[in-house]
Amino acid sequence: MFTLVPRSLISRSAIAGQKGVLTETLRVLKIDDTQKRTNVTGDVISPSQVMGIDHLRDPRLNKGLAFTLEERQALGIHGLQPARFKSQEEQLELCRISIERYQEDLNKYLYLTELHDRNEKLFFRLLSENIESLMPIVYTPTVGLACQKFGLIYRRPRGLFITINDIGHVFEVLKNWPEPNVRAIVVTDGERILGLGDLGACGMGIPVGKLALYTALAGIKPNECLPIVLDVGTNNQNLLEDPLYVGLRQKRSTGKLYDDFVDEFMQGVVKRYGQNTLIQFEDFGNHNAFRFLDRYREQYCTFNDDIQGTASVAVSGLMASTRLTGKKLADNKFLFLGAGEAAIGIADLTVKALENEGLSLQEARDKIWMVDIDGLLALERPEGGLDGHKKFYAKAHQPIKDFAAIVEEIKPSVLIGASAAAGAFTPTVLKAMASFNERPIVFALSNPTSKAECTAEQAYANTDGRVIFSSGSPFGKIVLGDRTFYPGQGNNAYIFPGVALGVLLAGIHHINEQIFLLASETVAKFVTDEDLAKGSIYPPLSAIKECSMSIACEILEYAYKERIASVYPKPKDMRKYVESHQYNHNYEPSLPQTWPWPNPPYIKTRPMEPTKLKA
Ligand SMILES: NC(=O)C1=CN([C@@H]2O[C@H](COP(=O)(O)OP(=O)(O)OC[C@H]3O[C@@H](n4cnc5c(N)ncnc54)[C@H](OP(=O)(O)O)[C@@H]3O)[C@@H](O)[C@H]2O)C=CC1
Ligand SMILES: CC(=O)C(=O)O
Ligand SMILES: [Mg+2]
Repeated sequence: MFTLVPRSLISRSAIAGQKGVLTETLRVLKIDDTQKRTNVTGDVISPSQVMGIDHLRDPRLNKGLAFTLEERQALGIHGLQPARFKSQEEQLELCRISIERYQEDLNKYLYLTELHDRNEKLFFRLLSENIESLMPIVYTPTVGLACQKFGLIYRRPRGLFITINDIGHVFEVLKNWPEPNVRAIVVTDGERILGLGDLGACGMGIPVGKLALYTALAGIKPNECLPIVLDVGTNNQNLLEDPLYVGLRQKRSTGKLYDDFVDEFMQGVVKRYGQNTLIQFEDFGNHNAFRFLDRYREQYCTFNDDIQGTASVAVSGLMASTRLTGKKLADNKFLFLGAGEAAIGIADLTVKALENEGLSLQEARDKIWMVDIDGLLALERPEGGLDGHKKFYAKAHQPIKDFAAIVEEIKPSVLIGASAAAGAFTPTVLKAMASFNERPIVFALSNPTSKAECTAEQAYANTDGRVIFSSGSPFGKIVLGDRTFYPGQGNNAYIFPGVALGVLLAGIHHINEQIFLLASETVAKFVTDEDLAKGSIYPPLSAIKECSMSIACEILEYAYKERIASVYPKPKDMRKYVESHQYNHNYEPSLPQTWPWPNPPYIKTRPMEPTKLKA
């Protein structure tokens, strides 16, 4: 049942630096002929105790050179790696040096993907401890480029691809996912990837990136997260003709077939993982996003991040901005460029926030003006197209198409872009905002950076630095004369990880709007006077993990108060309860705690002094 490893195999060099004393021949675990894994006394051990080279190849188990000599011996990986022992901190330093060596962000993305595939704990610790520098790589803007180049850079599978051809067998495909305890799914059909349009199956980068943030920002365990693409084809002609395209090479399925497929997917998830599985809809086309939210929100544990998560982060920014303007939210006039998922979501939640300030529903809606591709949402406009929630914001006003003219006419105090119309906030528009507002509020929320309605530099330069600005993708610091500004990132990443954590831990079945308003208030409270003075209406990215924790705790308190929690008994200390369920990205011992080796252990080891690496 076990193999005796001769002393000769344990060379001096192998233990150099570890200065252990070998007192006896080592015994290592082996897989026996029946493939059952056994320990030295012949007991069958957990299948997770993967042995030999497979242990190194499993990213969830692999610790690279951080395996101790005892672990290397016991796991049958002794000799499969160089002799050197490294701490996780030393490995992190090497990762940082390696990343800095890459000039192009896409190469940094590929390095991180490879690390994720190789050593999960190291990847998540690196990401979680370097949010400011690495979030723009695993998330917007670089993830957009990674999706555009998906066919070229695709190496190893990550996530589940369910195609329209699997209809009738979606559950069987879900069963192929190797993890039994999935709690959260991020799903896209790739039709509206950031502001880049229809990228079909190449959209997988988005669920992968969002779920990386679930773990890095909220500590949701990676094995509990499942990224999914519903591949129903693509209407992107370039992709259909691209020999590198990896998805179904056909036009998008629509109508009943498409709806039946998504229905079957939702049912399949519940059958496989239970009804409390959180399903986050991401980057669906506008015409499907609202429909599915309406259809599923009372049936499943689900939310649409582009509608609700974005709303929450934008309203949070509006709340924080009141501290700079000295106005109430209700003192503002809001103008949106875009009347889609993000814009309508923000408008609807702003209405709720205004109602909380005492306005009636109609009074609140009257304060919000919107512009879509056909111009101002005006009741009498010849193009019509005022369907869905657009009709609530359409005004009895003459139709106007020219955006700068609309801004001049409406004179908003808040201008929010969620249109993917790059550069639409021209210097003329920004100067106009500065002419009728002491502190104009301008959010250019479209992603990735190339789609932003204006850059941070343009916003500050055209408003004498008086603008209260935020953007969907990050901009660096802006220097204007002797002043320096650090604009915040108005991105739903401040919201969805914490919401998911709170919802999962409370066992909330249906996610109501109040939860997103609660998240807005929580993030706004995190903004310090120092942040505001620096020009940011969001907390720094370095505080985003703490934000996620607070959002989760607030949601838990709310869920028990409103009797929508389903996990009992109610935890006494919410924070401790949350912490006890979070992922630990630090290495842990690789040998079972109830190790049946004689005491004292065969190898005595001493921790090595960390070695300083040179770049
Ligand atoms: N910062 C963040 O956290 C988030 C940012 N976003 C970003 O917001 C952008 C929009 O996303 P989403 O709302 O989901 O997309 P949608 O397709 O749902 O909406 C886009 C809206 O913009 C309008 N529009 C498009 N082009 C123009 C134009 N030239 N002039 C005026 N209006 C225009 C469309 O008009 P019509 O209705 O007539 O088609 C539509 O109302 C994307 O870039 C996305 O990345 C999205 C979610 C989160
Ligand atoms: C951030 C995000 O969800 C989007 O741009 O779609
Ligand atoms: Mg999105």
